[in-house]
Formats: sequence, C-alpha cells, structure tokens
Amino acid sequence: MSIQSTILRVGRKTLLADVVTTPFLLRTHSLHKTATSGSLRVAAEHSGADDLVPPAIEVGDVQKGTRVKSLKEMPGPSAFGNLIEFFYRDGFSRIHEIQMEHSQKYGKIFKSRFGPQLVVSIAGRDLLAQVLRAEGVAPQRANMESWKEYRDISGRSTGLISAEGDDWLKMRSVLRQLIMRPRDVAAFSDDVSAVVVDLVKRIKVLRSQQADRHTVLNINDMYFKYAMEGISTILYESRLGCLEDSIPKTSQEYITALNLMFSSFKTTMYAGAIPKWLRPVIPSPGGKFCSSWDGLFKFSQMHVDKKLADIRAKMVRGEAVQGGLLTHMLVTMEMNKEEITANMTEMLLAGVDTTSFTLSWATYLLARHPHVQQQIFEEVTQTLGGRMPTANDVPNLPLIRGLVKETLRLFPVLPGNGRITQDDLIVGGYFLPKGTQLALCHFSTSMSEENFPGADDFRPDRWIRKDQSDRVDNFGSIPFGYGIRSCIGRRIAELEMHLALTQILQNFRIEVSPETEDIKAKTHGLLCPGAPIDLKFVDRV
Ligand code: HEM
Repeated sequence: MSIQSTILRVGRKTLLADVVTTPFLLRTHSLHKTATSGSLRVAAEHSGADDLVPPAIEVGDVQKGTRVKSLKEMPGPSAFGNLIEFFYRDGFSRIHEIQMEHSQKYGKIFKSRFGPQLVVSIAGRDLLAQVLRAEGVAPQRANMESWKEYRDISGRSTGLISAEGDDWLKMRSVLRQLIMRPRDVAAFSDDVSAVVVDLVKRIKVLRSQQADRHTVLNINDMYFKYAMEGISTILYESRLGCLEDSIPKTSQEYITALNLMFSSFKTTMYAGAIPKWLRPVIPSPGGKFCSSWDGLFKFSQMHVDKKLADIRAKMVRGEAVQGGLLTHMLVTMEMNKEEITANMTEMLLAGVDTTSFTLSWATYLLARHPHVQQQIFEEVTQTLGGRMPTANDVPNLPLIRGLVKETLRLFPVLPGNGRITQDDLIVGGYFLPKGTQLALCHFSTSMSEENFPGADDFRPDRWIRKDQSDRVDNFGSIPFGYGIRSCIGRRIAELEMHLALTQILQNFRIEVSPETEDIKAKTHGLLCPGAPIDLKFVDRV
C-alpha cells in the first residue's frame, strides 16, 4: 500500500488529501474495512472540520494530481433540450437512439435532467464495469416509484424487481438457490421441450391460415404466447393453453392486463419527471396502471391458491408432496405466501415480453441472413441429427448460444438500466454523491465499434471463444445485467430460447416475407420491434 497526494474537489472546495492506493477496492466508507476485488479506491480523511471531505469510492484509475470534478462540470444536454426531446419529439420511444447520440456528443459519462431528476449516464464499457464491480450487497434499482406506490396502495408485497434492502436480500437468497445456475434449470428441460413442440405445431397452424401457406403474421404475438406458456410451466407447474386455438379465459385476461401495463408505460415514466408537489393537480397515471397490476396479481394469486390447495389435499390423504418450483416454495415457506405471490407475479411479468422480443429479433435476423442461418442449421444437424434438443445439448451448440448473445447485443431488451448509488463515488474523474441516479447505457456500449468491430453486423460466431486472446470483452454487452442484482431469470430465458430456436431451425427454413420491410427497434419500456414482423416458415423436409 502506498500513500500519494492528490487534489480532491468536492462541491466548491478544492483541497489536498491523502490518496491511498491499494490493490484492493474497499467496499465501505472506512479505509480499514474488508477488501474485496481489485482496483483502486481513493479516500480522503478529515483534515479539520472545515475541510470535511466525504469519503468516496474511486472506480477508475487514480492518476497522481488529478483533480476530481464536480457534477456541475459534467457535460450533458440542457434541461430544456431534454424536455423538447422527450415530451415534444416523443423521445421515450427512441431512448436507445438518444443514448447513442448523447454518448457520441458528450462522452462516456454525461448528465441529463428530467424535471426534478438528475441522471448520470454511464456509456463506456470500462466505466460500466467499474461501477458494477463496485456495487454493494444490495444494489438499488432506479425508477421503481410507481411500482412501489401500487404496492403501498394495495397493501401487496414487493417481489424481487421492486424490493430493496433486506427484503430484497432475503428473497434473492431464496430464489438464487433455485433458478440461477444452468444445472438448476436443466430440470425444466423436458417441460420446456414439450412447450416448444406445441410452438412448432402452432407455427404450422398459423401459416396454414395464409394464402401462401408459409407466412406467419406478427410473429411476436406467437412468441409472446410461447414465452407465457413456457414460463408458466416453470413457475406454476401448469400449462395455460396459450398455444391452443382458443385461449382459456383466465389466460386471456392475464394477457389483457399485461398489455394494459405496457400501454401505461409512458405515463408512468412521465410520473417520475413530475415534482411530487405537482402530482395532486396533474392527472395521475394510476388508474390504468393499478388495474393492470390487479389483473397480474389476481392471476398469480389464483395459481398459488390452487397449488396450496393441492398440497394440503395431498397431505390430508397422507401422500408424498412432490413438485417443482412453486411446490418447493410453498412447502419450505422461506418466504410468506404474499411474498411468493408477488415474486411469481413479477417473474411472470419479467419473463414474457423479454423472451418473446428476443425470439422475434433472432428469427428476423436469421431470415435476413440466410448464410448465417445455414451455418447454424448445419451445426444443429451435425450435433443432434434429427433428435430433439435437451438442456444437456446446449453446451455443444455454440452457434445457438452465439445467436442469442448476438441478438441481445444488437437488440438488448433493456437498452438501459438504472441504479441509485449507495456510496459517494468518483467515476470517470467526477464526484457522484451517494443517492445519485445512474443510467447504465447498455445499448450504446453494445453498439460501439470500439467494443465490437463491425458493430452493425449480425455475427453470432463472434461469441465463439477460440482462445483467450479472441475473447469478446464481457462488459460491452451485458443484456442480463451483471452481479448480485442481475437477471435472476437468465438461465430460464436462455433455456426457453435455445430450445425453441434449435427446434425451429430443425423444422423450418425461415425467410423474410415480402411484406416485411426493414424493421427498426423502438423503445416502449423495453426495446421492441417498431412494426409487426411477418416471416415465412418453410418446411425443411
Ligand atoms: C431475454 C430475456 C431476458 C432479459 C434480456 C432480461 C434482462 C434483465 C435485466 C437487464 C434485468 C436487470 C438487471 C439489473 O438490474 O442489473 C433483469 C432483472 C430481472 N429479471 Fe430478467 N431478463 C430476461 C428474462 C427474464 C425471465 C424469463 C425472468 C423470469 C424468471 C426474469 C426475471 C427477472 C427478475 C425477477 C429480475 C429482477 C432481479 C433482481 O432485482 O434481483 N427475467 N432482467
């Protein structure tokens, strides 16, 4: 450990402070607390009452004599410019493009103001890695106010997405043991495969309804139902009938509630930009939003109650209670029933559009790149012959995995993510006080030429690691986030997508329908196709 002098500037004070360089990044405010993994931390100790400097975690390289800049000095668009961009030019549907424009104009770290909110955007891969690696034990997500408001009003529990602090830690520690590792979710392989078989049948039914007998209109609608069926099979251990000709009423009601939720997205975004004191005089987005949440909770509640009744009946009959995820959670009761219901609700919500948009983009990209499609098809036939894939085959299908990674690089479902900093930080040379809202710009890092040469090209093989030197740097594209607060459903989503894409390629050659033009992405909460995608599914044999 060595001690150097550097200039730290906090607010309007510029002062000389001791800089302790150490091979470790210290996670807490005290210099002498537990060390975790490698980087540097700057800490300024008190040098008299007047010179009080908040200790800060430095997440970049420390250069001797570097002046730490204040937020005031950070570049960024003007508040008025943002107002016009988002409210007048409908920037909410172009968040991913604005992210790119702003990072090109203002650099890898810049600030933006949305009404009363100040947001610092992190748009560089290395800075992103440093910020995420420095996260504490319970990182805090940003912009969850409207979700929390609903839970406060309705008296419902939070789930993993909306919970914070100790509540979140408790739930996360239960769920991470059940679904975080590929080997945990391999147990669902047969159930998911059965859903994929139904998806293939559905493709055949839908294309038979068109004059050319090949085209499926608006493929996302079909993948939405596949994703809902797949995730429900895992979460609720029951089939919903979403891939049937006629969808059961309760499943249809859920779909309606989910659509309502996404249609109220924009108004809930506005809510964050409206100062709290103005809320009473401005129409609240609440009505639609709350009734969609009611619908989503009602659906989970119904499944949880039904499963609980089944378990109780079995116990009364003296039978052994066996089952999957929900059964396990209800038997062990590591969370209470309200918490289980809330988590089922939030996981179902998180697991449908994300997976279906990614499948839509993946098949669209395959249709537009027949050579790539052929290459992946050959890998599938060489590895499996005509056999149906299982979770155990996925490690032997690197191009299928590359297909999903490359699709998510080009179209990260969450183009950006939010955090509230829990320590004073120095990032990229700027001092960010604890409580600063961060926007992690995943879209701009994954579309950067610096991180991915030929960034606009669709190249699933760029993810095949031939040796260490070929390795694509991990933080350029992190569509599931990173670390302790990353997507808990990642392995489930991957299983659903790997198995579906493999079976689809075994059965069909995918072609672009003449009606489908160049489809651009738009942001609607998630990054989604800006227009319906119609594709042809032509039999392989
Ligand atoms: C293509 C599919 C998916 C993508 C790209 C995706 C992406 C993400 C991202 C970026 C986050 C935020 C991570 C962070 O804040 O660092 C997240 C969180 C989350 N996702 Fe996913 N997700 C997908 C599918 C799923 C599925 C299938 C489930 C259902 C089990 C799910 C459940 C969740 C939950 C519960 C969280 C909150 C985790 C927490 O706060 O602890 N996701 N997801």
